[in-house]
Amino acid sequence: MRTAYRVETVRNAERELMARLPEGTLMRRAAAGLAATCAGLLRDRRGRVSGARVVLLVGSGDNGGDALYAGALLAGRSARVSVVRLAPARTHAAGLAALLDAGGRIADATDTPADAVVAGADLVLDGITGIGGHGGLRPEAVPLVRAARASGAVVVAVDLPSGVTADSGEVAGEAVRADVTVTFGTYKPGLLIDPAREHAGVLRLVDIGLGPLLPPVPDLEVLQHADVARLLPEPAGESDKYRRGVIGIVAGSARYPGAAVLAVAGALRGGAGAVRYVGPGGDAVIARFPETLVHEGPPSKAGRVQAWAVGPGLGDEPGTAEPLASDVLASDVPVLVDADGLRLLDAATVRARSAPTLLTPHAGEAAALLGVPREEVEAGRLAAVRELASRYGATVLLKGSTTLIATPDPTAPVRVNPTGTPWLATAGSGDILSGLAGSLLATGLPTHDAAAAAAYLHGLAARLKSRGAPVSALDVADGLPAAWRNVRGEA
Ligand SMILES: NC(=O)C1=CN([C@@H]2O[C@H](COP(=O)(O)OP(=O)(O)OC[C@H]3O[C@@H](n4cnc5c(N)ncnc54)[C@H](O)[C@@H]3O)[C@@H](O)[C@H]2O)[C@@H](O)CC1
Ligand SMILES: [K+]
Repeated sequence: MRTAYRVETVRNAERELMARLPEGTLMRRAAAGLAATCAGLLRDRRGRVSGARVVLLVGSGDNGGDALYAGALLAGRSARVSVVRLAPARTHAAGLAALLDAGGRIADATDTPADAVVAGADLVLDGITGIGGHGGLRPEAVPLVRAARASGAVVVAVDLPSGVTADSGEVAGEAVRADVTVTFGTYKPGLLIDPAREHAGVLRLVDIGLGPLLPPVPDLEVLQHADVARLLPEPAGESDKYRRGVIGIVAGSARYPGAAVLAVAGALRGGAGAVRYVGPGGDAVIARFPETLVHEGPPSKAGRVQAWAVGPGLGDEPGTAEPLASDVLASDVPVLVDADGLRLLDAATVRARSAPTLLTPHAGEAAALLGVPREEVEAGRLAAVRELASRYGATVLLKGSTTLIATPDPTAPVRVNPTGTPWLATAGSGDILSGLAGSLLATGLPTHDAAAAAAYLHGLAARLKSRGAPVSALDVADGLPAAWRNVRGEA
C-alpha cells in the first residue's frame, strides 16, 4: 500500500525528527537521494555524469536548498552545474555555498533569455517550491519552466512539481511538468491526484527516516495487488450461490437496454453467486446472459438479494425509473447508486438508510449533486469526493482519471485507484463497474473495500485487454477474470 500525508502532518513529523538529529541531516538525506536519482537519469541519457549539463531552478525556501545540495553532489562528480536563482536575496545560503564550493556557478536569468539559460541542459532540477508553495508559479518562473520543458532536458521536480497544491492535487495557474518527481519522506496527496499527478511524471520516494513519526492513519491510500488480493472473496467448499451472495441489478430502459446487459456483465464477474435482474431490459439480458435470474415486478418482490446496484441507463421517465430507485433505496441491504439513479437521489433518503450506500458518480454527476460546475469537481476532486460523502452519509466513488473513494468518516483515508487508463473512457464502462462493485458488495465486502477492489479490477482489466489499443465496455468485462487472476498472482 502506498500512503500520502498532508503538509501539516509532514511538517510535524519532520520537526520531531529534526529535533533528534544533527542540524541539516534531513536535507542532506533528501539531497543525497535526489542526486542519486539525477545521476541515474544522466547515466541513462549520456552514459555518465561527468560533463553533463545540469541547471537548477531555485526558489526562496528549503526546496531550493535540496536542489542546491544535490547540485553540489553532482558537481562533485564533474557535472557542469549552474543555478538560476528566482529570489537571489533569499536563496538557501549554505546550499549555495556548497554548490559554489563544488564548482557550480550562478547563471541568474536577469539578463539572459530563459531559453538561453536552459539551452543544452541534460537535466533541469525544479527547486522553486515544495510543500511551502502556494498558488501557481509566479510570473517570473513561467518562462523558465516553459523553456525547460521545451529544451528536451529531463525535468526533475524536487519533492513536488512547483506550482501544484500539495494537499489537494489542485493546480492554480501554471505548474512545472516533470518527467520524474523525487519526493521525500512520504507521498503528498497532490502527487497522486489529478490534475497535479499528471505534472509529477514518474514518482520516486526517498526515505529520510520520517516513517516512524507519521501517524498510523494516512490521508490517502493507494491499494496495490497484494492489498486487493486480500479483499477478493474466495468461495469456500460448502458455498452455494446464496452464501456467495446474490446481487440485484436495476438498470436499463427502453431507451438504453444495453446498460442492463453491461451492468449484468460486470456483476457476473464480481464474485456473487447469482445475478438477479429487475427492469425493462430483461429480454436483452437473457439473450446475452441466460444465467441471469430475471424478475418482472418491483425489486422488493424479486426475492433474496444481499446487495443492489441501481441506475445505469435507467433513463428519466418519472413513472418507471423513480419507483424502481425508491424501492431499492428502501431495502435494508447495501445499495450502489450510479448514473440515472444519482439524478433521482435525495440526501435525506440516503442518510436515513439502515444499510450502507455507495454512490459512483463521474465528475458531471458529482457536480450536479453538489450544485457546482463540472470544472470545479475536476479541479478539486479530493474536496468534491469528501463533500459528497459527508453530505450523503455514503461511501462515494468519484470516477475519473484518478478515481477516488471516500467514506462518510472524515478521518478515514481517501483511497486512490492506481489502475485507471484513459482507454476506460468508453461508453458503458461505468455500467460494468456498477455491476462489478455491486457484486463484490453482495459477497459481503465492506462498502469501501468493494468500491476499491472494483475500481482496481476494472482498471486492470481494461489495461490487460487494451495493451495500447481501444477497448469496449464488454472487453473490460471479459478482461475481469484475467485481472482477478493477475491480482492473485496466478497466471
Ligand atoms: N523540513 C524538512 O525537514 C525538510 C524539508 N525539505 C524540503 O523543504 C521543502 C519545504 O521547504 P520550505 O518550507 O522552505 O518551503 P518551500 O521551499 O516549498 O517554499 C517556501 C518559499 O517559497 C515561497 N513561495 C511560496 N509560494 C510560491 C510560489 N508560488 N512561487 C514562488 N515562491 C513561492 C515562500 O515565500 C517561501 O519563501 C520541502 O518541500 C522539501 O523539499 C527536505 O529538505 C527534507 C527535509
Ligand atoms: K519543486
